[in-house]
Amino acid sequence: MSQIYNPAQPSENVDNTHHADYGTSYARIKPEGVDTIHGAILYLENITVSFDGFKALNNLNLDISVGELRCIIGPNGAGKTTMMDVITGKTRPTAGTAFFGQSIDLTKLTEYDIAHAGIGRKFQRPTVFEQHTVFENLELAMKMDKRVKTTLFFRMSSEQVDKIDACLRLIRLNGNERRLAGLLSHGQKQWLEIGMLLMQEPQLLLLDEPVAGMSDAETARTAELLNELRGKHSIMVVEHDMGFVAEIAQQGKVTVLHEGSVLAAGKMSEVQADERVIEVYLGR
Ligand SMILES: Nc1ncnc2c1ncn2[C@@H]1O[C@H](COP(=O)(O)OP(=O)(O)OP(=O)(O)O)[C@@H](O)[C@H]1O
Repeated sequence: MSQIYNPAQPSENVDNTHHADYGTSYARIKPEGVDTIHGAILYLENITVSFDGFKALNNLNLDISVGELRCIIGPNGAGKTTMMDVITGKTRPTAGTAFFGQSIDLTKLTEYDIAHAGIGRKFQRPTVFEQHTVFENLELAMKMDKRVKTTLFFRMSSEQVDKIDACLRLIRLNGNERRLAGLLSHGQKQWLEIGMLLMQEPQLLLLDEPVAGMSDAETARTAELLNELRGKHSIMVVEHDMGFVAEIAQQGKVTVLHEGSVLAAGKMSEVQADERVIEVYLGR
C-alpha cells in the first residue's frame, strides 16, 4: 500500500470534509490475526475490474473501520456484487489493491483462504442444510478444530452449547432449535445463515441483500438483529431497501456506488439529500 491510512479520514474518492468523524469509536474490537493497528479492517484502493473492456469497478476506493456497520447502496449494475466478489477472491481485480487489515493481500489469496482468514459472506439466497435441525446447522458451522469435531466421541462442551444458545436468541430462533431448517420461513432461513456465519467468528461479515424477499415484520426484526451486532462485528451490508438501510445505518456511513465508483458517502440523511444520488438512484 502506498500510504498510511487514518480511518477517521475516509479515503473514498469523494469530498468528505464536511462529514462527521466515523472512524475511531470502534477501536475496542481487536480482530485475531488481522493487523488493524490503523483502525481499519478493509482497504480497497483504486480497484478496477474489467470484463472485456467494460469496467464493472472503476478506480474504486473504500475502507471499513473495525466494528463499523457500513451500508452500500446504488442502482442495479453499480458494481456492488463485483466489489464483494473482489473482497472474497471470487473475482480478481484488473488493477488496484485489496487489503484485509494492514497486511493480508486479498488479491493473492484463494476464496477458501479468504474465508479462513476471517471474511464471511452471506449471499442473497439462503444456503442452509435443509435436512438438519437449526441447532445442527449452527453446530456444523461452529469454529472449532475439525479433527476433534469428526471424532466418534465428540461431545460439545457446555461453553459451546452456551454459544449456540446465545446465537439462537440473537437470530430469533430460540424455541426452533429442533426444527428442520428446511421447514423455516424464508426470513428465518436468512437469520439462520447469519447465525452460521457468526458461529465461524468472522472478522468481517459481508451481507448481500439480507432482507430481499422478507416480509415487513421479518425485515424489521432483521434490522433489530443487525443493530444488536453493531459495534461487535465489522459488517458490510449491500441493500436496496432504503427503509431498512435507514434503520441500520443510523448515524453511520452509507456509501453510494455508481458505475463502479463511489458516487457519494456520508450519513443516510446526507446521501439522501445529495442531488447526484437522487439523480442516479433515489429518484426525484
Ligand atoms: N462476469 C461478468 N461478465 C461481464 N459483465 C459482468 C460480469 N459480472 C458483472 N458484470 C457487469 O458488471 C456490472 C456490475 O454488476 P454488479 O452485479 O456488480 O452490480 P450490482 O451493483 O451488484 O447490481 P445489482 O444491484 O443489480 O445486484 C453490470 O453491468 C454487470 O452486467
